[in-house]
Amino acid sequence: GLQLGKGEATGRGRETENHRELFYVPIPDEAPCKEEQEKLSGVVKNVHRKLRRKYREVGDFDKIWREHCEDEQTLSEYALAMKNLADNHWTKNCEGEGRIEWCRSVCQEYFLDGGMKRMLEKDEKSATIAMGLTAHIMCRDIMLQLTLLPHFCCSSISQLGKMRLLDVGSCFNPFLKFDEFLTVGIDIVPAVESVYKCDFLNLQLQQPLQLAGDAVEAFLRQLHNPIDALPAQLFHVVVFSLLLSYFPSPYQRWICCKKAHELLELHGLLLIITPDSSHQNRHALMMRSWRVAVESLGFKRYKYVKYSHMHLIAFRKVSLATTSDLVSRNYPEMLYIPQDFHSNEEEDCADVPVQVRSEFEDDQLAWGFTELPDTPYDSDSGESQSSSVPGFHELEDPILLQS
Ligand SMILES: C[S@@+](CC[C@H](N)C(=O)[O-])C[C@H]1O[C@@H](n2cnc3c(N)ncnc32)[C@H](O)[C@@H]1O
Repeated sequence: GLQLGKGEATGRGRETENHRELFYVPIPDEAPCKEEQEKLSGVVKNVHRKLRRKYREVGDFDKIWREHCEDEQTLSEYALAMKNLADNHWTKNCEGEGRIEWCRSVCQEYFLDGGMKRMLEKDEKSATIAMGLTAHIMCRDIMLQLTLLPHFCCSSISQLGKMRLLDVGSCFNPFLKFDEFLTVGIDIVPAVESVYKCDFLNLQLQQPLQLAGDAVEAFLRQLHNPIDALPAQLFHVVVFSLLLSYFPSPYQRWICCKKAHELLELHGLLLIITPDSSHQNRHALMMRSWRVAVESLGFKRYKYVKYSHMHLIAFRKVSLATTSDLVSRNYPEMLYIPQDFHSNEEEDCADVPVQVRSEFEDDQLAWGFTELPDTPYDSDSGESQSSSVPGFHELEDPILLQS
C-alpha cells in the first residue's frame, strides 16, 4: 500500500535538498503478503490437483473420496489455509468478500425487495401467452392451490423473518455474521466450530417436514454434529461458493446440484460461485453448458455476473420435477471445468482465485487511478444489474445471456 515517505515531516528550509522525499512513495510492504497468499492458495490447489490426478489414475471416485476424507492431515492443512486466506487476505480484496456480499444482495433483492414476486408474475404472463386465456384461468387456480402465487411465497419469508441458508463447503462460515440469514454451514472439514461436519455427496435426504416456519427454524437451531441426513425442501437458499471445482469430475457436481434442488423450497435460490482464471470471458460456452445442465433439474437462471476471477450465478427453483430426459442429453457431463481435460495442470488451474495484482495494476492503484464499475445486463429481468460491490469489473457474457 501507500505510506508516507520520510520527507513528509521535513521543514521548509530542507525542501530543496530533500526534494524527492516530499512525495508520497510506495513502500514495498505487499511482497511478503503476496508470497504468503500464493503459498496458501498453493496448498488448496494442490489438494484439488491431487484429487484429479488420483481420479484419472484410479477411476473409482468412491474409493478415492473415501481415502480423501480419511486423510486428516491434508484436510486440516487445507482448512487452515482457506481460513487464513479468508481472514488475512481476501477480506482486503473485493472478490474475496465480494462474492459473499453478492450472495447477500441477491437474496435481499429476491426475497425481501420483490424480485421473486416479479419473477412469478413474469412466469404467469409467459404461461398466459403460451396457453391462452381459458388455460390461464385454470393455471391460476392450480397455482393458487399450490401456493405458487407471489403473496404466498413472500409472506412465508416475511412471517419467518429469516432466510434459511445452507452453505455447502462453508469452511469458515462466512454467512454467520449476517442477521437476515439462519445459516447452516456444512463441510467435510470445518475450519470453525459453528460449521457442522457433513459430506454433502453422501448426505441422505428425508421426507419434507410438515411444519410451520417457526418450527422449521427451531429444528435448524438444534441440529447435531455430524449431519448425515436432512429433510427435503428445508431451505430458501443453498450456496455453493468455490465448492464444485473441488470435485474431479462433472458427475459429483451434478449430484450436488440435484441435492440442492431437493433441499430447496419451491422458488428457493441456488447460488453457485465458481472460479475462472481467465479475465476475458473465455469460458462463456462452459457457463452456457452449466446453465442448460442446472436448468434441466428444475431451475431457471435468475442472475449472472462475471467478476475478474469468478462466475457468480443464481438459479431459482421453478419446479418440483426434474427433466425426464437426463440420459440422452447427458446433462451431468455438461458441468465440466477446463481442468477436467488437462493432465498438465499448469494452465487454467484457478481452483481458488489468487487475486494477486500485477505490477501494472499496482502502479495504477498507487497513482490513485480508479475506474467505474461496468453495468452488466440481466437478460431475464430485462433490467440493468449493478454490482453490489463497487469498484471492479463485471463482464457481460453474450453467449450466456441468450435464452
Ligand atoms: C475452496 S473451499 C471454499 C470455502 C468457502 N465456501 C469459500 O467460498 O471460501 C471448498 C470447501 O468445500 C469443502 N467440501 C468439499 N467437498 C465437500 C463435500 N462433499 N461436502 C461438504 N463440504 C465439502 C472443502 O472441505 C472446503 O472447505
